[in-house]
Amino acid sequence: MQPVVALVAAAGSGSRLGGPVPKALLELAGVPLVRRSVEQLAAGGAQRAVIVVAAGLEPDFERALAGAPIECQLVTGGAERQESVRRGLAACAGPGEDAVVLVHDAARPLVPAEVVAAVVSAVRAGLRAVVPVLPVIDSIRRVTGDDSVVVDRAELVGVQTPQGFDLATLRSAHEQVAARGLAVTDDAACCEAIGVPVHLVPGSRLSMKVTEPVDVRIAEALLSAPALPE
Ligand SMILES: Nc1ccn([C@@H]2O[C@H](COP(=O)(O)OP(=O)(O)OP(=O)(O)O)[C@@H](O)[C@H]2O)c(=O)n1
Ligand SMILES: C[C@](O)(CO)[C@H](O)COP(=O)(O)O
Repeated sequence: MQPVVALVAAAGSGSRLGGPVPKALLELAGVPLVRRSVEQLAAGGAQRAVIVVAAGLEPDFERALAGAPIECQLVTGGAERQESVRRGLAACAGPGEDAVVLVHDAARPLVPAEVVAAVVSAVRAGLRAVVPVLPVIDSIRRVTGDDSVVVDRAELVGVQTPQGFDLATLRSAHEQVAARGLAVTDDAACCEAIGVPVHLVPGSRLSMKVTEPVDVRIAEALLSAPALPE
């Protein structure tokens, strides 16, 4: 069976959130976002993790991850998420080594283990790029200057993490996309750019990305609430 390595993107500053600590180190009920993310990934099947962090913050991340359920290796990130992931991939496995890689935002600390496990199963079943998604629940309009038109939301989904890949495929995709100077906001888009089909699986509202101050309140409320019925 293919081993599973998690690549946790944690090198962002969290400028939209603001506050005194880098977002991945922000504590929710006393546990940093990055630590919660690693615990959920481990519960869903990840066997080790590569954590991409901003230069100089290694001691803070080592403290945050001490005693984590799986081995965590720190790697220095880049200015954009895309570059952070590309650097992290270099640490995921040796050339030719077969593995499933789960690329996850540290900023999605409440991802259910079931979603992680579903992504892993789909990659192990032979799908090379697997993405958890959610239907869009608001009406959507496209804005051009002072005008706007409605967009059919039935055609749209919101994209979450962890996104799962065959490791060799994702490495190749990131290298080719970087060489072509393309900018992408997620790793599935890298695969799509080189012609690899992207397979969608159901995501979860619990995998919300902590982005703005209100998201911290929502995540804290979710943590202290009784588990939702299935
Ligand atoms: N150079 C970067 C930028 C982002 N990330 C990571 O990518 C994830 C998703 O990004 P986002 O939520 O946008 O985080 P930030 O870039 O930190 O937020 P902001 O855009 O508000 O500054 C986060 O876990 C973040 O740490 C990263 O590893 N390297
Ligand atoms: C990867 C991602 O979480 C998918 O929704 C997202 O693209 C990252 O967030 P950002 O705000 O674009 O950095």
